[in-house]
Amino acid sequence: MRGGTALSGLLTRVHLAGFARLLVYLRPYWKGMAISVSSGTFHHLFAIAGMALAAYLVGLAATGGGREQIWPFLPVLALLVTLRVIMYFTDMYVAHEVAFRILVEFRIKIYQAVERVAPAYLLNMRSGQLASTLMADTEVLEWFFAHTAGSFLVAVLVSLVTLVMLGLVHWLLPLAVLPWMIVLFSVPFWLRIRADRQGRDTRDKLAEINSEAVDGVQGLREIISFNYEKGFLDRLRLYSDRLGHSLVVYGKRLGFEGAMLNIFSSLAIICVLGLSAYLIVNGRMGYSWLPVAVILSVSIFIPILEISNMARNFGIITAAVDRVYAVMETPETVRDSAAGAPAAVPKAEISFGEVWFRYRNELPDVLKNVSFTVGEGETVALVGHSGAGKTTCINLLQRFWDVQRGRIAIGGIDLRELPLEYLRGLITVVPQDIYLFNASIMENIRLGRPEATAAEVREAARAAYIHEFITGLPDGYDTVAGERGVKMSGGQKQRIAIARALLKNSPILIMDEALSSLDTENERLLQKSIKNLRRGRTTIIVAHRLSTFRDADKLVVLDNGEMVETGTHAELVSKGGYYSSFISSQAAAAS
Ligand SMILES: Nc1ncnc2c1ncn2[C@@H]1O[C@H](COP(=O)(O)OP(=O)(O)OP(=O)(O)O)[C@@H](O)[C@H]1O
Repeated sequence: MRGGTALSGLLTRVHLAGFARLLVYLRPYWKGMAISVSSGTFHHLFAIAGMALAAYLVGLAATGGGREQIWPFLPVLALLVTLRVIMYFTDMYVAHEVAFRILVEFRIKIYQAVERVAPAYLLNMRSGQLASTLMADTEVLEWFFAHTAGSFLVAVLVSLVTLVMLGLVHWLLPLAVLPWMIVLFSVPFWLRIRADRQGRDTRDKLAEINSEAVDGVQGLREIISFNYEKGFLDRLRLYSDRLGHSLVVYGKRLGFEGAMLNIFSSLAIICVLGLSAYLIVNGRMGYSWLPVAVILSVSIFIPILEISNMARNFGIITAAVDRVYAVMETPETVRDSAAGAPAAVPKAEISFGEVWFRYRNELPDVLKNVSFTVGEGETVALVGHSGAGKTTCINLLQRFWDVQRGRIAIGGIDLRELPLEYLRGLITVVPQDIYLFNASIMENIRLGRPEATAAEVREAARAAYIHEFITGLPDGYDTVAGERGVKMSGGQKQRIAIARALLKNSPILIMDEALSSLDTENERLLQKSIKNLRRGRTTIIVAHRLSTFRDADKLVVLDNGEMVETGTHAELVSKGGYYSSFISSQAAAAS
């Protein structure tokens, strides 16, 4: 029992801490919140006053009151209804406006958090889960900001004022209602531990099914070509069933809570009716006040039921808050602790010195004592079988992770001593999979340097041998690229990426060579554009093609995380060691 109490206490603290963190976001919007809470309170109070007045008039008519007694109240009734409508509109408008402004801030904060921890974090999280946090969980927070935070205060104020109004009818009546109010208010809190668990469970299951759906869309091509539709649908069905089960459990508890709330509020109204009857029989209350007492006692419970309904959803809200904060509070993979940019731009010379690296402590080393240098303006190709550690080298050069031992330096300066933004400004990456945004081709290339003029963008496109292709499109540079835009071949996309890189004009270039081969014309144009891009830059290429090996000034051959050989293609072939058998095996595999 004591354990249960301690657990419940702990959960309450966690709960409150979660909500307190959310309330901080309301602070800048306190004026909007104040307007929303007062209009919400008056909206309810005008409604209750209108109903009480109508009930009083019915009571008056039933006990023989004449027209001349009733008529004067009708304009008051009309005024109350009009005021109620105005207040309702103000409340809805302001509460939603505040909620959406906060949500925009939240989404931006989550994106910034993701950017801060990317890509290490993204590699460990399914994109559907992230989408779920970004969209669905943030949407749940809208519920909190627009319908919970202010409404809670409104409901408390309205029930208290209505209780006072009931007391004005007869001072004994509030006593018949108060105990039930307390019981009713506490129902969702008794069931809260279960609500929390179930809320978390439904959100997790929802995130799971979102991940599956995103997987299904992203991997649609593979699903179709491998005839995996049935298998995939079975998986989707399994996850849907799991979500369904979780929702049924959640629904059962909601139903149980709802039933309890209705029973208690009905009992309270019966008590008021009984007490009123007793007071009327004893001549201590006028008969015409009976309908007013009933209406007021019903009205007290409307906001309390609203609060209870909100509290029933606290489980889902807390789960969403937890997930949003989990993203926002994920620690950075690397610390940007450099004091400032170096006084002079470092020489574009890269050195790996006795580098040891593993992705996580519990995993094996993927780079073991790797040392090599890339001189200024030189091109070095990283060569090796899949999993040898080539991509890891370029990830470390961009400082997505930090090395565990040894050092990587640019111009003799350890990467950890350079501010991250400065470091990433020194380096341009041309990846294997080029992502084009749903924007014009002009904007897609301009990503390389946002302030570039249209003439500079065209110049870069010319040097990347993609200008003619672009001008041949119906809308030229204004043609929309990306998912919803014009379809481009792999080679064309790569040349767009090269134009981007040319525009960025950084001294160091990292290229992850595409594995797929292109048709002769595309390949020729690509090689020419790469030549333009490499000119004068220090380049590291994750290389897969013999032509690239031959062209490079130096090869760094990796095997299972170790550097086994280094030298030019010709030197290594004549040596007849690891590299020469590597290229023979590549050639054999290709033929
Ligand atoms: N994010 C990660 N977390 C854990 N291990 C990883 C991660 N990324 C890569 N590895 C592991 O590190 C090793 C080196 O991988 P890396 O991607 O650097 O090889 P690679 O030579 O670039 O291979 P490929 O040519 O197939 O891209 C592999 O064993 C791989 O499984």
